[in-house]
Amino acid sequence: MNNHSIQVLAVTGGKGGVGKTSISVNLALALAQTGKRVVLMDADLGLANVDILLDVKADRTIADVITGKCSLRDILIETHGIHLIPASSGVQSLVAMGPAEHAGIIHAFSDLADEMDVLVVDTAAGISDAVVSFVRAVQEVLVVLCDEPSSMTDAYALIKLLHRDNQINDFRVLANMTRSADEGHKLYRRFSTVASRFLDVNLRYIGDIPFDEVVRKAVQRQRPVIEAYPGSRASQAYRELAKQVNQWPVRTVANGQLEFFVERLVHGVA
Ligand SMILES: Nc1ncnc2c1ncn2[C@@H]1O[C@H](COP(=O)(O)OP(=O)(O)OP(=O)(O)O)[C@@H](O)[C@H]1O
Repeated sequence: MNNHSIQVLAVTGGKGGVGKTSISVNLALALAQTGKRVVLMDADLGLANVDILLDVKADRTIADVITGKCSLRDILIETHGIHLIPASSGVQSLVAMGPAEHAGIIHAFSDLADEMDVLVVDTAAGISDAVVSFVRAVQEVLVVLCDEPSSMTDAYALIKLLHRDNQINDFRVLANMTRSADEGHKLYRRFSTVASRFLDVNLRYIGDIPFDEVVRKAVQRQRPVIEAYPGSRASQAYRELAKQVNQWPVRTVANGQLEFFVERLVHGVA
């Protein structure tokens, strides 16, 4: 078995509309451009689903894996240089599934381990069981903030719950839709001042994605920003983020909870 280590990260934020899907898609593509084999799991059923942003059609989804109709590999869609696991919707959605099904999905990923280097999980808005199940199972939690009071309060509530009930203490914070790098720093300072006063968590600021009209334009064209507007400020920021992700150490020991690719962590990775 090729027992290499795999980086697993979730893009989350509590509130809808802060840019989780845009960041997940463009980060996944930017990582692929650096030579990584990337799987993007769409666990978000918000307005702009990954399949809409990438203009792909999914016949089968995770719900079919759970009911045993097919394997995770069967539902993978190869698109734009990455592999996508499309979201299921309606009564079959991840939100409607319980923790046992979520655990089944997390275990199912082990079959794909030899073919991937990075797993990016785009989580849904809110604090559902599905968000908690998946965020608990990743190595790196990216919390997306934007300069709106409800983004700050929802991100705080999410971190509080993950910390208090799920013993997750480390979070990386990304500011989205900033008007300047300075605005991103200030936003983070405001957030971390409150969070560190009340919660014993480690927050790390990883930078900002500027507000850029091309992000919306790309959605309309159903093309990823990084492909349609590679020279834009937003694309540069997504690529910078990918560079950072590539430098983060990948944990090689299990943390005792249910995790993606836990077998490799228990048995040791190269
Ligand atoms: N950096 C940016 N500059 C300009 N617009 C942006 C930026 N990031 C995201 N947007 C826009 O904000 C809107 C929300 O983005 P997106 O759908 O990625 O958020 P989300 O957090 O995934 O939302 P939901 O959870 O509801 O799916 C979209 O119209 C998107 O085009």
